[in-house]
Amino acid sequence: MLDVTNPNYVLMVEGLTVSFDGFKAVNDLSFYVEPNECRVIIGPNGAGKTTVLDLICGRTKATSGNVAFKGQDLLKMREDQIVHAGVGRKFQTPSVYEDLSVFANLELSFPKGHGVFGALFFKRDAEVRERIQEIAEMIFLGDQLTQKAAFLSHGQKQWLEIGMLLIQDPELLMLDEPVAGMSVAERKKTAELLNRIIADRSVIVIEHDMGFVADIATRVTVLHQGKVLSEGSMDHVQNDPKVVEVYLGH
Ligand SMILES: Nc1ncnc2c1ncn2[C@@H]1O[C@H](COP(=O)(O)OP(=O)(O)OP(=O)(O)O)[C@@H](O)[C@H]1O
Repeated sequence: MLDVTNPNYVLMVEGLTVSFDGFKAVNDLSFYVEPNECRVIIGPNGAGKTTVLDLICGRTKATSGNVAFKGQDLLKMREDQIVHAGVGRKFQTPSVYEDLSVFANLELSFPKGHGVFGALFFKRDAEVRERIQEIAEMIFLGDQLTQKAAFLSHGQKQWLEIGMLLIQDPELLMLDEPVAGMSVAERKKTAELLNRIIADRSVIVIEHDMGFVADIATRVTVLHQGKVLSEGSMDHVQNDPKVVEVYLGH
């Protein structure tokens, strides 16, 4: 039986399986994510990477298995409950409010109903503004708070969306190909951002750009046909003949 309260891990995935009309897109998958870890999931197209994130965030219902996050069984929870528990998920395409400013985008994402004393609006306003400024600086948009999101570059929109998740203070952040379509300079800055993010939380990233993976990964999990093909440091997986055969050699 899975010890869901094991403090060594933020997330424990065991025997996770999902079957679509008999086809097992994720097949008896197990992996464990530690606090302050950046786990990168790589693997060929169709390996099941996105499906794993869909299962963890409750978007897709698992056929069997266990997913424990901070003592809770995520497979028994709805998508909104999982977000509330502290799991943030970013999809591939940025979904910011184009007509709103950077500030307003971040403000809208600030969790509601945190304060017990609803009447203390002023105090809350100051707290929200401070947090927005802090996050904006972290995502390299500190001097663009009044800028309309529509005028940001693609990379800046991706950072803004990461900021919109960070402001909710998730303990686990999941990102699906965050640097797709970014310039080399933006990729470097995103790596810097992720390295700062894991000071306070854990991250799972799906990525194809191996240069970027090398810059961010604490550990790499290689998926193939819904199963773990190899796992370990970047060096370990890069030199694993099985990985070279099915993925890196292509
Ligand atoms: N809802 C679904 N119904 C049926 N099949 C699905 C569903 N979602 C995913 N699949 C199948 O599961 C397999 C894994 O898909 P998934 O998108 O997770 O792979 P991936 O590793 O993220 O690939 P890519 O790198 O191309 O994004 C694919 O064969 C896909 O067609």
